[in-house]
Amino acid sequence: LDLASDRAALLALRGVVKGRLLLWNISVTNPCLWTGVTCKNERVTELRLPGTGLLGPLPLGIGNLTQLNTLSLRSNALSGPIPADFANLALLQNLFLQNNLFSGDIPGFMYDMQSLVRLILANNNFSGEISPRINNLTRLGTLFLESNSLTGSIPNIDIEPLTQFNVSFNRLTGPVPERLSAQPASAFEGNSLCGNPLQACPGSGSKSKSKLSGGAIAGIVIGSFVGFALIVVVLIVLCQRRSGGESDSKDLAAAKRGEAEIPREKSVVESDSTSASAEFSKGSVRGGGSKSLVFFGNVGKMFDLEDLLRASAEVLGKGTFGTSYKATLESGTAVVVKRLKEVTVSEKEFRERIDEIGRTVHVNLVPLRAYYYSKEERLLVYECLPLGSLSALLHGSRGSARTPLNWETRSGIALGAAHAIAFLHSHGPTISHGNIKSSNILLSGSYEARVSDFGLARLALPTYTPNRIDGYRAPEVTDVRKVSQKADVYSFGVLILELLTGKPPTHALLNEEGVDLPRWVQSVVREEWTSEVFDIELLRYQSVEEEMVQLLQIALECTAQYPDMRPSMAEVTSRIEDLCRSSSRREQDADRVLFNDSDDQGPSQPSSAQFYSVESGAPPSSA
Ligand SMILES: Nc1ncnc2c1ncn2[C@@H]1O[C@H](COP(=O)(O)OP(=O)(O)OP(=O)(O)O)[C@@H](O)[C@H]1O
Repeated sequence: LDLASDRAALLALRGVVKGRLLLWNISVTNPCLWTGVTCKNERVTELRLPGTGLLGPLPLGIGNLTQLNTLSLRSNALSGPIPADFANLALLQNLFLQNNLFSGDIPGFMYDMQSLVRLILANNNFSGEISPRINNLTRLGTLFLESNSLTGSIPNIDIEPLTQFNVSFNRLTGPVPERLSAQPASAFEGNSLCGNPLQACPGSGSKSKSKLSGGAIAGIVIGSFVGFALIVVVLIVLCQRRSGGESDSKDLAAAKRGEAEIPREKSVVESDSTSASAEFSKGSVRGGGSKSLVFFGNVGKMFDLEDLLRASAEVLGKGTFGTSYKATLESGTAVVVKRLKEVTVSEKEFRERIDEIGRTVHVNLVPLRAYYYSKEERLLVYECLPLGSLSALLHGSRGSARTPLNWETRSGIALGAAHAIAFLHSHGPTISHGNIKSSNILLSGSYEARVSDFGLARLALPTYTPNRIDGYRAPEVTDVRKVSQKADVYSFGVLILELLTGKPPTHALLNEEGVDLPRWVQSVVREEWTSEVFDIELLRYQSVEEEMVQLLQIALECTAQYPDMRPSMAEVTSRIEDLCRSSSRREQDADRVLFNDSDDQGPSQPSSAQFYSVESGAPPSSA
């Protein structure tokens, strides 16, 4: 094994988990020059990739980095088990995997990684028990396992150097081992543990186990009865809710059918499908006769109209210009079909404009793959983005849980969207997007922003949906078909405020007085309570607070009342680029300061003040 095999291992990792590793300049042969990689004696010794948007399970290969002493992959979206070849990392002293989605047991081989000094697996989905073999790790100084789903009891840990320990918020049971009783209670809370520093275990302490008195027995009987009655009431309420829910979904299905029936009236072929979207296609597209899908780009014709008609489909949502459907072709490829409701231009003009949209290609724009035009039906076929829209991720949609997005991801999304809009604006002073909002910022598998719906404002008639647009619309805009570049800048500013505050900018949702998001943020900032505006999930990234405030400042300038006061998208993009660069440098530095371990003898303790200020955002207790 040598530097070439280390390079191959890093490339294998990059190929799978992507994220910001895609920014590595791999034309540079020496991997030691890639961001986050440190070498010594021509081998990789440190790999620090905190908060770099890494996604999915880790591939095999990291195990080939046999000289590694520090591996930091914290604050990403990595999932699945710890790969088996980590067993080869015999020199690994620091392993930081916290704030990810890792699952499975703490693998058995980990208890043989005897160089380990700091092991941090906190905030993942690890399950299973902590093996008593943990005592093999005789140099361990830090063991943070909090916020996982670990079960069983805490083994009788007796590791001399161990001073930093936390297993809170797991499913551990039984007594706290003697040796750990000097740890604070907070290190054990959120489990069913007992004994010092927690409450005494039942059965221990003074022998007060006398027979239960008659009163106590009566109390237990009454208590059990009341508890049972409560459960029955809760079940009844839940059942009622459920039947209410069913009627909601029936309403939804009916709404979809209503939507899909419009072309049916005009259709030549009657649909036999129960799927709403299948009706749209069979109903009217065939009525269009010989016309077929027109494809863009050099990807060639990946499917034809018949494939699209055969596809299984679901309604994604009703937008300003029509309804969007996700169609899964028989080949397994998914595309999004947007059915335009009312087109305001002639066929010739429509085709010309769509051609223009199809030719507008940028890594941060959703690619338009194809379109279909007939008198009855206009369909746009887009690439399907796996993670859906930013709006759904930030605010949760249709009951799906809200996804926490870290600072790196949010600032990366802001930068990607800015690039796309600046790119559009660079085509001429009259070219704008016209509909910048979080439901039009879609996300690739590695959380990169892709702006959708470009060009539609000039093609189709919007159906007025005040709540969804108003919050983003610049005050000077009176006709939604004529939105200037400076009005795009305003909408982009609102989008950034939404990313930073986690609040949706629609009047109705924000508050009852009709104060919009920019004005609310301005008023809080004026009162010098700037940090109050940030989304609670961002408060843990205190090392980059300066960059957060800078981004907030840019957003406030973008949302200036007068268009002339707003910066151009080109300027906005370069400022966001600068702050992303400095925040990523800062994260790397923080990682280095906190976890640098230059001596091989044992842990050099970071002060608790340092540790908490960056890792959890919680204030240092007394340090
Ligand atoms: N290419 C795509 N990939 C994945 N999801 C998409 C795609 N395009 C749209 N969607 C999803 O479908 C939903 C409906 O999209 P649509 O563009 O029709 O409406 P909208 O974005 O809410 O409003 P508007 O029409 O004003 O843009 C969006 O919320 C988005 O999550």
